[in-house]
Amino acid sequence: MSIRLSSPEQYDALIDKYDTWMFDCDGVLWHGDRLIDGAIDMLHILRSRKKTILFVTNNASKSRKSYKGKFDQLGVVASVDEIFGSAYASAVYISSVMKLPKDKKVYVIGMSGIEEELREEGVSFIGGTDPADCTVEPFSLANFTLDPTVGAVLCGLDVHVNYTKISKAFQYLTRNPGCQFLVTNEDSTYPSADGLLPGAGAISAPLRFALDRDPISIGKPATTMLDCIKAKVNFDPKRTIMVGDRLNTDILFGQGGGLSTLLVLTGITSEKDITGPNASSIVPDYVTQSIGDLRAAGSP
Ligand SMILES: O=C(O)[C@H](O)[C@H](O)COP(=O)(O)O
Ligand SMILES: [Mg+2]
Repeated sequence: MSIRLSSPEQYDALIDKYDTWMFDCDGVLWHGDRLIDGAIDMLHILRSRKKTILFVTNNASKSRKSYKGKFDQLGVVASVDEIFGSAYASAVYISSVMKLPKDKKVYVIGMSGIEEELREEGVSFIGGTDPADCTVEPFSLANFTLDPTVGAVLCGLDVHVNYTKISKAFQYLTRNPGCQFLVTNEDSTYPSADGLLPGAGAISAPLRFALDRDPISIGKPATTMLDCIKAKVNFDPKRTIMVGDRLNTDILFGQGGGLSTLLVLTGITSEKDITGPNASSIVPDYVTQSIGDLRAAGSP
């Protein structure tokens, strides 16, 4: 049973109980470029109480550096070292875990965030935002030249996805021996500023269906993301809380890492998902309407 937070005393005790606060972004801090009410004040309170703050997002459209730009634009205090995105975790996974040989490339279905993080990790890639792939022209297999050095396909949120990208990825995954199928994350939907949109999971779904093959998923709830954080930040899981809006990514991620979990209802999950006959079997430790509620705790 989740604890429903409501009183200033409860928020104050919660803040005292945890030294490290991991925040999901979409649906928790913001919707698109619109900040959720109270986000800045709440983060200020946590910083004034000497808490470690980390931002852990499955949204692969941006790199850590471009996320820093978004935080600055929105007036949110954050440093690049506090930001962990699925694009970053995917690039680290390919370079340090999969150890893709230097003479190999990645075929990307995704946006600049993935490209920037792959470059940072010294991983070569094709596809992505390349205009030749972002085409409306029909795909012609007859005119397609297979690049034998493609050793992995990485698929993330891509607002310019098309039949050409899916077809090229399909060629690499069916014709290049040992070509790995990776996705940054599997979120079915994305809470934009103007409402719900298909998520990264919906972008890789056609490829999964065509291949009848499941990819390796890097983002939450996979532990790969937590391993990335552990490689950079010291924290005690018992004194760490994951704050999220989605049960099957954020809350499962926290539970899988032995962290405590706080669900907010400003994003993907709503009251009907956690109460009543169809309540999810994923039960967070705490629930509150919005992160803005934590302002009731006040500064020291
Ligand atoms: O489709 C996606 O990639 C996700 O919906 C989205 O980006 C989730 O981001 P998060 O809530 O983890 O910040
Ligand atoms: Mg979210």
